[in-house]
Amino acid sequence: MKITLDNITIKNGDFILKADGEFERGVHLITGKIGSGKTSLAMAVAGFLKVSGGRIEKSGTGSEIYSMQNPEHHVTAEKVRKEITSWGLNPEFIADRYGFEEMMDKDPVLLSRGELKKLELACIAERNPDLLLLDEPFSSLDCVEKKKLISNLCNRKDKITIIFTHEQAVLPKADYIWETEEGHLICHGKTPEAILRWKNCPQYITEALRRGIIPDNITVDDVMEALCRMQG
Ligand SMILES: Nc1ncnc2c1ncn2[C@@H]1O[C@H](COP(=O)(O)OP(=O)(O)OP(=O)(O)O)[C@@H](O)[C@H]1O
Repeated sequence: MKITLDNITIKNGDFILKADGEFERGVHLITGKIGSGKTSLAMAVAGFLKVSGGRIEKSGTGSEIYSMQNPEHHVTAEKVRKEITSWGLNPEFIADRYGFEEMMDKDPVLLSRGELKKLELACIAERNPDLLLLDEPFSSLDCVEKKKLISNLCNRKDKITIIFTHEQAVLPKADYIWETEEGHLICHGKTPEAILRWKNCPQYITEALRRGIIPDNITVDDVMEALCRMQG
């Protein structure tokens, strides 16, 4: 299973992003400043934005889901129950498993953004596609829900997950780190070595590296563990 970006050029208005590289099985974190092209790239990989140069090849991915930044863009039904059905899932099962019993007869667009994101992510977790593109999945979630999402992603090691985000506080364990910068997608490679090349990393990583601590991965817990190892 593999996604290949073969020297692609993406144009979104006046904005241009060039990308070249391969996404293998595992969790890929694509970080970058606001407006650096994360959503444009996600849309291109999902096939929602035509590339104006190069090509995108997908091999071995039988199923894929593109989770858009704004959860309301996914809504297709007037009741939560029907919305879950539209994902090809059993509403009662999802309600029971994820605690949506109280909202089953509500209009999805009247849910809070966080509730709606939680609903969408629950449906995605159940569908468990071969290729999962998550554009800013952490936005509108509280810390508890962010951690649940991260824990779900750990079970996708045999699939491809690409997370496009500027989240700097609660991050998942990543197998690969990428960055969008100055119109280019840059691959920093596999963790932990990639951490040393990661420019737009969170403050806690910068601080750890400054103290000579190299974590095994990118979460706060990884940094704490590396600190304990160093002190012990
Ligand atoms: N529909 C559009 N028409 C014209 N320009 C666009 C369009 N969508 C995006 N852009 C431009 O493309 C650039 C990249 O935007 P994009 O949304 O891909 O960045 P991003 O890194 O995802 O930003 P954010 O972190 O805010 O979501 C921006 O300069 C933006 O103004």
